Order: sequence, then structure tokens, then C-alpha cells
Amino acid sequence: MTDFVTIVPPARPIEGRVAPPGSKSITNRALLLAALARGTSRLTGALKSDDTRRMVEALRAMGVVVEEPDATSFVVTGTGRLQAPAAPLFLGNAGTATRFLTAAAALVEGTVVVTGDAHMQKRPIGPLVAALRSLGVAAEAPTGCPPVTIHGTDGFDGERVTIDAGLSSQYVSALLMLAPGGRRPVEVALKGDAIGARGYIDLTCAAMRRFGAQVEQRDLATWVVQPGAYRATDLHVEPDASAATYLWAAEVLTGGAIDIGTAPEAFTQPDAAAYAVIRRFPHLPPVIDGSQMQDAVPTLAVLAAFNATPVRFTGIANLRVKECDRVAAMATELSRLSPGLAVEEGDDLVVTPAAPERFGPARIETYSDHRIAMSMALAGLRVPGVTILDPGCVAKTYPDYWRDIAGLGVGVQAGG
Ligand SMILES: O=C(O)C1=C[C@@H](OP(=O)(O)O)[C@@H](O)[C@H](O)C1
Ligand SMILES: C=C(OP(=O)(O)O)C(=O)O
Repeated sequence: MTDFVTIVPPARPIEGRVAPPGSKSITNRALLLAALARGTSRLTGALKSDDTRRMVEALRAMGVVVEEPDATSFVVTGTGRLQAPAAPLFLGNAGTATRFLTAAAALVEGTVVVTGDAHMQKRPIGPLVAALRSLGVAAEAPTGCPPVTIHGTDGFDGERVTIDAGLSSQYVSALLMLAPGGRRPVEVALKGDAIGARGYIDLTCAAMRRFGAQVEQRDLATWVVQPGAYRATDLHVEPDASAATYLWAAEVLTGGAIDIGTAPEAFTQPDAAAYAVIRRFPHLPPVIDGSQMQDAVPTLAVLAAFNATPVRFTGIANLRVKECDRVAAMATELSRLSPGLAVEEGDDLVVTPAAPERFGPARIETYSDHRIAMSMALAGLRVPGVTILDPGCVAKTYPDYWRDIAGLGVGVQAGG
């Protein structure tokens, strides 16, 4: 990939068809559950990107057979057990793979080291490690972030675990997917009932049920999972809702019409809730609670820059522990387009739109964060001379992003 791309504002509204890739969240859940099941599962419509490749490589390192018959399918054959890997599992900056495999490592007989790149080594995992220990799993993460060492014993005896999911809902998903491997029913309880992106827990429960697990939600903060083996199954993965937000936003920013092949209400992922907000552009509400559609916040923040009135984003404190500190990154990068366009206020992001003549060309830092790259490129649909540095970082979840928007008639000039 080139060092940068410069976006050329389209002369006309963008019209056309493009299908976003498969859901990262569902693909990585399904890959793990298929690997834990005995037998062969076929996943179609799946995402193939850095994050899912990390998961696949880790599963292969634990003895799971994963075949790739075509560009969107995985055929996963498990034996019902994961083997201890010969080397640390390196998971790049894939939060889902890192958190889900840290918990699943309790089902291995032997030691597993879960680690990732420099960014991942700054993303907290302490609450998940503490929860595993309370279930009787020997695990340690001396820095509170990966690397994590787990001494698996092919199961665990604990029956109740309380988890502080304030920093990441992925801790809850990881524990839930591990839970059927326990020797007794397991109750997973939230410390407090506040949790960002509750919809990801629903996605986890749906995937678990699809693979034959019995999981029941008792109340807003408690789930009970019965012990039992996962069953191999075939699954068609729906498109990625977070990826869809860029296309929905491109549509309203240019007054165009983009057919993404899936109706907004057909998605089961939480970020699909962003559609209703996006359709209100240029009259976005003055306060947007981003807690239940976190990965869509960078997209919405770019739209806010061209809105009729200012927008405050609340409920986004945990965006600071994503691939980068997204609250700081969006404030800094939006303000390159027009000084003072976005500011941090506590953990909120406040975007105050500027008049069109006050926007100027800018080189946008992306901090190895696919969502900063993909969202800030949308500003280039309105502002001439928006250059996105390190455009290859989109490969984390949407490797064909630049090709797809170019296919809609947007000028994407590669350089470097
Ligand atoms: O469970 C999932 O698939 C995800 C949960 C969210 O993370 P957190 O739970 O860490 O907020 C989201 O940001 C991430 O992209 C995917
Ligand atoms: C936060 C994200 O990813 P993850 O936590 O899975 O690395 C994301 O895709 O925006």
C-alpha cells in the first residue's frame, strides 16, 4: 500500500452499489466457536482481514484445521479441544481475538501466551485476567495489558464470576464463550449494570446459541451458561455494520444513493443504530450518546463537522482504549481541517461546524487506526486536499475500502 491517499471531492452525488465486507465481530466469534466444536463448520460471507487472519492463525496454532475455499468462506474443523500452541499467540491489534482467546486458553491443557503489537500491549486486559483467576484459572498479565500467560487445565471449576466491563464489553463476551467449557453452570455478572455496547453481548449470546450452547440472560447484569460442548454448524455472516456507516455517511454527505445490499434494520450488530442518526444529517441532534454504537462515533464525528449545529458526543470514554485514543485523535485530526473544529471536554468530544470557506486541505495522521483513516477520508468528499497517511491500516477490518469508494466514483489518488 502507498504512504498516503488524497481524496478528490466528487463532482456529483455518489451513486452506486457496494457491499461492505462481512462482520468482524461475528466472524471472530464464529471462528472461535467453530474451533471449539467437534466437527466441521462452514462460515460464508465472512470477513478476511488482519483481525480475522490473526484469529485464524492462532486457532491453527492450536491444532484447528481452517480451510479457505474462497475469498469469503472458512471451513473450520475442530476436535472439541484446543491444543497448547508451541509459541505465543501473536494477535496484532485485534481486540476481539485477544480478549476471546485469553479466556478460551483456559480450555487448553498447557500454557498459552497471548500477546499483540505495541498498541495491543497498551490496551487493558486486567479485569478479564482477574475474572479468570476468580474462576480458578491461573493467569497473569503483569502490566495489566498483554502479554497474558494462561495456564490452562482443560476447563475450570468456578461457578460465578463478576466482571468490570467498564473498559470493554469484550471481557464479558470472552467469559460467556468460555463458560460452556466449565465443569458446572456458570453465572457471569457485571459489576454495576453500566456497560458500553451491550449489543455486542447480545451478538455473543446469539452466536453461542447458534453453536448449540445454552445461555440465558437473567437480568440486565447477569447471564447463566450451562456446561456442554459446542456443536459444529454452518453460518452465513452478515455484512459489517461499522463498515456500513462509512457508506451511509458518504451517501448523506454527497446527497447520493448507495445500495449496500442490506437493509439497515436487517443488521444485528449495535452499530446499525447509527443509520437513524446519519439520516438526520445535516440536522444531527445536539447530544449523541455514543456508548451503544462506539465504532460509529468517528464516522458521526466527521458528519458533525458539516452539520448545521454543534454536536457533543457523550458516553465515549472507552474510545480512549481502542486502537488509539479516538477521542483525542478525532479532536486533533478534525481540527487540522479547520482550527478548533473539534475539542475534548473531559471524555466528551464536541464538534462545532465551521463555514465551508474555513475548511482547508490537511494531512491526516491515522495512528494505525483503521477507523480514523476511513472516517477522516469522508471529510475529503467535501473538502479538497484531504490526505490520509498510512491508508493501509484499513486492512484491520476493511481491506478493500479504498477500492470500494473509488468504485463509487470518488477520486482516491495514491502517493508516496
Ligand atoms: O465484541 C465485539 O465484537 C466488539 C466490541 C467493541 O469493543 P469494546 O467492547 O472493547 O468496547 C467494539 O469496539 C469492537 O470493535 C468489537
Ligand atoms: C475497537 C475496534 O476493534 P477491536 O477492539 O476488536 O480491536 C474497532 O474495530 O473499532
